[in-house]
Amino acid sequence: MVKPPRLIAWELTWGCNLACVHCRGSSTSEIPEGELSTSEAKHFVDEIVEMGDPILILTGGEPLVRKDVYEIARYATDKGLRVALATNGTLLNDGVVKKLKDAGVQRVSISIDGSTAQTHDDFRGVPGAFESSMRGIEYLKAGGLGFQINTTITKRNIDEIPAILEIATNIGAEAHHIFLLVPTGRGKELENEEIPPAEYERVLNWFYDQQKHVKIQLKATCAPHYFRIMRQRAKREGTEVTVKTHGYEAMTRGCLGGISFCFVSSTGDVQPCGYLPVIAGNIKEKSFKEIWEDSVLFNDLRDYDKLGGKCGRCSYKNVCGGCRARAYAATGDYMAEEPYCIYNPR
Ligand code: HEM
Ligand SMILES: C[C@H]1O[C@@H](n2cnc3c(N)ncnc32)[C@H](O)[C@@H]1O
Ligand code: MET
Ligand code: SF4
Repeated sequence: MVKPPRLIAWELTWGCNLACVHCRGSSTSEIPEGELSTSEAKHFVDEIVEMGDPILILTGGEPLVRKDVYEIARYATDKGLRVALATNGTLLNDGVVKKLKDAGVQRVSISIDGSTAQTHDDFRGVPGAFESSMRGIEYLKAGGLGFQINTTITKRNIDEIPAILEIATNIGAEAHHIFLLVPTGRGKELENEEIPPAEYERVLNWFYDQQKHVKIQLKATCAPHYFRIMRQRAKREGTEVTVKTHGYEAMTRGCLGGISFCFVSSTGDVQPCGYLPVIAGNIKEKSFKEIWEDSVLFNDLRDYDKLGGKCGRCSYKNVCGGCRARAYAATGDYMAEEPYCIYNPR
């Protein structure tokens, strides 16, 4: 029996008011044809609920440019799903926050990619974005809606990560989630802005140390090797990774794409994640359940014995698995080895 997804990121619309240099969706202000209608969106929620009760992340593009975002969030909340919203934060105001709260949205993520307006705005392609996002956060706080900060790490902002974490802590974020640049969408043009593998190792070790004393929740997404590093560090410290010592992170694994997580595009394509442009099926053509359970793509990803190169030989493959999107971007084969890992399995 295939377990249902625990987390679904749903691109409500591809359209966006910003033009970030790294955007995996290459989003612009245009709205493409064929995005799910309100009733198709509700039907999708029904399909999700028939299978399980995952966390549903409403993302984009910029989900707040879609007028029925509240109606969809309300519908999913009423059906028992925990709904989160991923936004760039620039379109938040009193009224929007109130409507999100009324729709039952439980947490909002705001992307902050620099500790200064200059770095953030350069990243996000629009002057004033930093100020607008920070103002957005104030509206969330005033409205009593919990939020987390999402940061994508590249060579441009690597030195600012400690400062962004400090901002996140000072402004009252519940969590700071880091994403490591995946060279896909517009991010492909930033290829030599990915931090090199040795730098990944350094940042993830730093992250491990921070976990021990920062008060907010930290999570490294799109950095599956963190789950290896965590075990190597624990071993050196004479402990093991257990829920007691390492909390939630002990129960999960590196890449969850196709295993307990998936991404659904604005036109209904189901993908392992938003960074891996390979399609398992489209919900307008097939049931979500059938796509999730039967697609060759998802079944490949669930079979760690199919991993190629050094990921296939690695004793950490059950807890890491490498970034399938980065492997695909580098080779065209989503089961190939993760290109940004310095570990050499024996
Ligand atoms: C404990 C709960 C959570 C877990 C385990 C989790 C885990 C994940 C995972 C595995 C991914 C996919 C990354 C990949 O494909 O490798 C992801 C993506 C993401 N998460 Fe979380 N997440 C959690 C909570 C949240 C919350 C509460 C928010 C927002 C309020 C959020 C925002 C996002 C966003 C925006 C993405 C990227 C989706 C996209 O646009 O492609 N996450 N998360
Ligand atoms: C959901 C989060 O994903 C980030 N994001 C957008 N494009 C990419 C990419 N190519 N690589 C990594 N993260 C990305 C956004 O900046 C947001 O914070
Ligand atoms: N636009 C939102 C953000 O910047 C969510 C999706 S990003 C691909 O966080
Ligand atoms: S990363 Fe998010 S805010 Fe930036 S262009 Fe893409 S969808 Fe818009």
